[in-house]
Amino acid sequence: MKAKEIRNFYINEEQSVYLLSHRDAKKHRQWLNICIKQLTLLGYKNVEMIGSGAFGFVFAGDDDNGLPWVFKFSRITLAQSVRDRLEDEAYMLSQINNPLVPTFYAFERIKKQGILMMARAIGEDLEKVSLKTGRFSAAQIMALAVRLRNVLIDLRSHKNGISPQPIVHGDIKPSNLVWDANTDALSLVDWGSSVYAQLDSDGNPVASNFMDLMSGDLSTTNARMGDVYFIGEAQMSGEQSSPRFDEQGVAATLYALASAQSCRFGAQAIPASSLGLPKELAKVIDGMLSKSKAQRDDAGDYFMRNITTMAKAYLPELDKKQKKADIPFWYGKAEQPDTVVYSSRKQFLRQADHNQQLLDINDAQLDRYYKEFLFDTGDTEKAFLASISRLAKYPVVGGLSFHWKDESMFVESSLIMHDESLGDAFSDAINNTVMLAQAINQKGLFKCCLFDARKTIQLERDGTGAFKFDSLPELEYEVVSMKANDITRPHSYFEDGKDPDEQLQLPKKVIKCVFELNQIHHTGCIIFEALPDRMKIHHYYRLLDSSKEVEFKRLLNKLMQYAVNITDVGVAGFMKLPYKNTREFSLCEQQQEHYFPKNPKLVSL
Ligand SMILES: Nc1ncnc2c1ncn2[C@@H]1O[C@H](COP(=O)(O)OP(=O)(O)OP(=O)(O)O)[C@@H](O)[C@H]1O
Repeated sequence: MKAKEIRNFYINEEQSVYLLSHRDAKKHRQWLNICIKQLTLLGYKNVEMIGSGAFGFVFAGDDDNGLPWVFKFSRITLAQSVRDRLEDEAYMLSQINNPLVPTFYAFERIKKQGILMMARAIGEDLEKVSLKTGRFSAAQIMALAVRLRNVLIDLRSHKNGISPQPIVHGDIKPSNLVWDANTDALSLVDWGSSVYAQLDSDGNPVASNFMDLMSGDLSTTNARMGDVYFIGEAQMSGEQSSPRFDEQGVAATLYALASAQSCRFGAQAIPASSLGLPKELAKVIDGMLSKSKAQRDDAGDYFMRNITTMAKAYLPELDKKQKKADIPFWYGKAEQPDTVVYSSRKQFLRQADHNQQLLDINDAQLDRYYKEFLFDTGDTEKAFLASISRLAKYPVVGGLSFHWKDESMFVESSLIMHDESLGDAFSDAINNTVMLAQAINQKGLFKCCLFDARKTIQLERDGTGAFKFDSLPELEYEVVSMKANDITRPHSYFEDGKDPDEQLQLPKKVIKCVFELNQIHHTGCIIFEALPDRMKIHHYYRLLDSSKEVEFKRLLNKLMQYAVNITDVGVAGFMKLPYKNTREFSLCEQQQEHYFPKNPKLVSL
């Protein structure tokens, strides 16, 4: 089927749709619907949006012959130079002929909107699988390692006529690997960072790059930025492109999936050698993730040469005990939340940004890096923050506070999960957060609130700055009755003084209300995000003493009455956790070694 003409439609910036203003949310939904309608008008059936990334939106639909197609659109909000890269992506994809890579169909440009069309890889991406299942088993990691190594061999041996012309994918990571559980088929998608390698894996110039050789221009890089959570140091610092980039992506992917994290940065605190993998495989992954280039390259060479032999090891699935989370959580019955996390990370990351010269704000990935991390921090701190973001990918509400002191780290928490089937995977996510926190060696405090974006109250301001509403919106709450002896346990009140991130001056009456609420046994959080044109009030409340419901409701109502008098702009919030008896953890720089048992028949995990 020939690619049919597509007319003028594009996609705006995506955010958690529940946090957009009513108008923007409507516009966003309209864009998505227009795209679906247009693709349907063109004759594609069962059109749906299947993914989105930093650069684009991805739709799927079936053609006349029932073959599944994918349509990738670049984000309209990105600079034109960045959006033009979709065409380069189309070109690189068209160069590859590998069973693990979706076939290229067409590239169309309508006005400024490029659309890349290709075969659909059936299945679910491995980041989503990892969020559902938690840590991958040793056998799964080994099997994936062999397949990825074979793709790397194929990319390295790409030729232009008879000249070697190795290709770099440049963005290998779990969310770019689509896996079909029914057929076990695996696909490597997203060729947006792909280039012809300038150097071979030994660091010698690739002969077919004759233009570079002739012009003597051997210093500039053609490398594209991949995902900063997964790429290696050489790619991050803009070195010339080489097949080593993809070795790094593969190592980071295997590590992230084996440990149930969403980045590579945890490897110092939670090394691959602590994850129950076969010793040889664990050592090779840790070597590839090492800070020393020589060690990385040696381990990479060893991986490429020996993984198929390593994969002959007998790796049965071991009997899993039910996982236990290091921080307790409870299951809630209410409707599944659309979780968003707010944290005090700016305060937490107080170091200077030494690498500003690397930042090219035109690049969407770096933009994200800059926005999310703000400062150049240590790897473990980055991994810790990424682990907090991972918690928010689960349907969970609640709060966490981490307090680092001389000898130990203290955690106060209140976490309510809304999907029991994700319990084990969520336990892995929590335990990673704790292990990473144990490895952080700086005194201080970190807090975060997880709330349901669907419940966020939004109030628009009129021309004078006053908020518009017909009737005063109500703060919702749940009532959970606790046992009488639980109620008498003391509980902590989390009002941590002036936070430098909280620039919003709350009216005194609002603060007084929060203090009065504190007399009633409950957990919850409330965050006021006052913008020039509107205010968002994020919140969740759980009343734990049902006998006080009338008073509780009255105070929440009063709180809203005073909140609508907020004139200032900025963010401020309160979080309340249930008990004073916090969990204490010793500090631990690195988790101890733990390998797959030599005699698996005798052991269960
Ligand atoms: N050919 C395909 N078949 C099936 N799913 C695909 C295909 N291409 C992309 N996807 C899905 O869409 C998601 C986003 O696509 P892609 O990674 O290409 O976009 P991106 O904007 O470049 O993302 P990133 O932020 O990861 O760079 C992928 O994670 C994957 O789940």
